[in-house]
Amino acid sequence: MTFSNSLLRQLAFINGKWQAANSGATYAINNPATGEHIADVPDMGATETQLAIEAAERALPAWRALAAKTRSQILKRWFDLIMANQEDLAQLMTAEQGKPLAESRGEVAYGASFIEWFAEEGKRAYGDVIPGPTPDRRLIALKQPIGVTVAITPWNFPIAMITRKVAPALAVGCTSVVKPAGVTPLCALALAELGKQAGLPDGVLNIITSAHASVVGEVLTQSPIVRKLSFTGSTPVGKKLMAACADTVKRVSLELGGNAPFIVLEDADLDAAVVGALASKYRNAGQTCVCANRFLVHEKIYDAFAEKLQAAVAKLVVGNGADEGTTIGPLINAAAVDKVERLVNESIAAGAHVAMGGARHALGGSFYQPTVLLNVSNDMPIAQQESFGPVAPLIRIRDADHAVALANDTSAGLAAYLYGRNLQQLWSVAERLEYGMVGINEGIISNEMAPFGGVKESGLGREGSKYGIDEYLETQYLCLGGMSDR
Ligand SMILES: NC(=O)C1=CN([C@@H]2O[C@H](COP(=O)(O)OP(=O)(O)OC[C@H]3O[C@@H](n4cnc5c(N)ncnc54)[C@H](OP(=O)(O)O)[C@@H]3O)[C@@H](O)[C@H]2O)C=CC1
Ligand SMILES: O=C(O)CCCC(=O)O
Repeated sequence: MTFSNSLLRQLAFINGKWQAANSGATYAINNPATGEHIADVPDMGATETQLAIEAAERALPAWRALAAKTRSQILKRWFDLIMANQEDLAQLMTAEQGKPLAESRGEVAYGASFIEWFAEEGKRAYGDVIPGPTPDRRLIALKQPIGVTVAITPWNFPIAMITRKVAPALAVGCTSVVKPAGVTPLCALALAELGKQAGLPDGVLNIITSAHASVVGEVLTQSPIVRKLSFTGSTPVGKKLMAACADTVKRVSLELGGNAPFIVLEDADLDAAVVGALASKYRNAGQTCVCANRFLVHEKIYDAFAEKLQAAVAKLVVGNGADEGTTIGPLINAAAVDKVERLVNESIAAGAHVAMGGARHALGGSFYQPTVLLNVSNDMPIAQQESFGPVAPLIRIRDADHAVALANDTSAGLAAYLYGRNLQQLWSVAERLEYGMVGINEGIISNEMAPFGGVKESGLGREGSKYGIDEYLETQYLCLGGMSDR
């Protein structure tokens, strides 16, 4: 193993201590660009998961009793340490996940921003004093931390998906157990190291590493100690976890799959739309749940948009994310390439035309060519399923109503994008889109200030923003009587 990094940790983190699996078992973490073996981490199971939950439970009373400002100061130190280590974290992320270094640096800052944001918001978990029904009573709505929380996170954003869940939890006085994706635990462990340096007390943040997600997941979802689960990942797994949480009636937040339409209306600024399309579609090689999944382009500007998009896509550089100049890294693994290949081939068989790419990349491994498909219809597999790959399928639309009908013809409802110039039309189309988030003349919509989340089968709850903190708070009602002698 030749990989080295100041933040490389190869043990899990429970109750403030670095821990091996009870059995001593480990599993390998490999670089998806090179196949290089970069680390081994503990393959933990039910017993260690239970220990992590109990550590979070023990840490809860003291942590929630701290002044919000004290928790905020610790979180601010954590934020500062993450930013001070931005480069090492980015190197670690590119090594385990594959995204280009520039994107990894961006994700470190994006991930850290949730800690900074919620360090502030945690101080503002205001309740209410409510006018009572009679003069002798005072009605008070208190905001209380929900308790022990769990975050199950995906591999596509190894830092930001953790901080977006953990930061609001910790800020309001909850404690947390995190199960990062099996293939990207190293960033999670690095975050824990920096959290420890920042002064997070033992047990407030725990990281379980495991190659047996369903075993860990069962303990996390069945535990009566855990009061809240927040999950980002695939829709089928999200549904399973939601069902599993029913037994103990946990609060659940879900960020699941999308099928984002990218609508280009007749009057759109095509150059701006191409810039937005590139950012939205090809970020992280197409592996985000908010990536444009299908382009709904007005028939009058379809050819012009397609031409401009192809010219821009031709400039993308596929390669190892660690190499200078790479703009598209590998997909996460062989199964991801198989899925993209299948969706593209089935769509070609159904009549789609390959304008660019359309196949695996000559680099081999899990690299796939940036692809543009023309003459696509909304019923083709590439438009019906989330591709999670660098493929832009272009569908012709007749008008805005047609675009809305096609856009809403899916069980998903996470992000949508809309390009045009007529503000009244943009507003009216946006309101008719059954999506939790709509980018209007904008291809990148995520930031810590905005409420991120979906409708329909794309999920429940919102992350980031002033709304994200509510997911970790219970409203407790106090009714104070006996006030009549005033
Ligand atoms: N909405 C989004 O942001 C994401 C969507 N996806 C979609 O899902 C597809 C498959 O990706 P994949 O990584 O398999 O997504 P999963 O939903 O399987 O993984 C997300 C997280 O859930 C964990 N997990 C999986 N099964 C269970 C279980 N039974 N109990 C508890 N935790 C579990 C995973 O662990 P482990 O990694 O160890 O299996 C990981 O930490 C992608 O191609 C994409 O379409 C994927 C990632 C993110
Ligand atoms: O793909 C995801 O899992 C959501 C993260 C994307 C973002 O925050 O923009």
